[in-house]
Amino acid sequence: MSPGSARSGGPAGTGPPAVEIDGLAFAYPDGRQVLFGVDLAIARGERVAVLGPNGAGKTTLMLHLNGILTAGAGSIRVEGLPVAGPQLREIRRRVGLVFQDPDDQLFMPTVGQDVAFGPANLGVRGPELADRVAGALSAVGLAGYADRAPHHLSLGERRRAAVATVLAMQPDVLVLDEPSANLDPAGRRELAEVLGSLDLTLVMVTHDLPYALQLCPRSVILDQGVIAADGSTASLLSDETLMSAHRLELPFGFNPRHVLTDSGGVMP
Ligand SMILES: Nc1ncnc2c1ncn2[C@@H]1O[C@H](COP(=O)(O)OP(=O)(O)OP(=O)(O)O)[C@@H](O)[C@H]1O
Repeated sequence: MSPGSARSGGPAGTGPPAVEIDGLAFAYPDGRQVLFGVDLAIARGERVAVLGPNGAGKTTLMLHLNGILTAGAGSIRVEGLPVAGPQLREIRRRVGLVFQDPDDQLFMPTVGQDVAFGPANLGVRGPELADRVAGALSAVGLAGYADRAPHHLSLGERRRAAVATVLAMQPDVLVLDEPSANLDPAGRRELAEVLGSLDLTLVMVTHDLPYALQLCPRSVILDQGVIAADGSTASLLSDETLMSAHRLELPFGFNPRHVLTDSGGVMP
């Protein structure tokens, strides 16, 4: 199975949801309450953008999806497995997090060693490990980069390499924090092509509303630690009252009703 394909499969809507969050509340150790009862279900194969103003709690929510942060109240399940306790190792394989700064994920001398790091830690060796590395690099358009030093790559290439480190784990859910941040137009497009080609459940935290529209049919707006809206990305972005209530702004002249999606269709 290729690194970019959904492993436990099933079309959207069958079996348990890919992600099921019920009543999630969380406060940081300094006492700052950031999430106040988040409910969110994401079907297998869905692509969902998490939108919202600065400080809304988007990254905090994302860090709960593979147990980096632990729910203060409520629960999170990934494909029916609780994100807690003895399941955490399996959850961390199934849920791949891609951080905004690729240098958080690239720390080995070569790109190939970085991509091999996760599966090697799971005990994958030999030809299977080599296949995983080659498959993940190919899936992100970096075939032939295995021997390159990560710090010699462009930001766009490093971000795609960071995606490859996660794909090599054969995750079911890919979670990205601000994937298009600081990319030039070509880097942004190249990453969109990669993300659009993956057969995975995708959760993307972003302030880049056209990117959300291009890649994610569904969006949720998180504001002040609660889900304030949930619906089709085109309909949310077309609701001017909703947008201004949550400090969301489209680029000047951008019409969310007249955009081609990554699959080539016009948004409904
Ligand atoms: N380690 C921490 N300790 C205490 N408070 C924190 C910590 N990390 C984040 N916060 C606070 O939690 C709140 C939510 O932060 P978070 O990064 O989740 O928001 P966000 O929606 O991702 O914001 P942005 O769009 O600016 O990235 C902010 O007020 C932030 O200051």
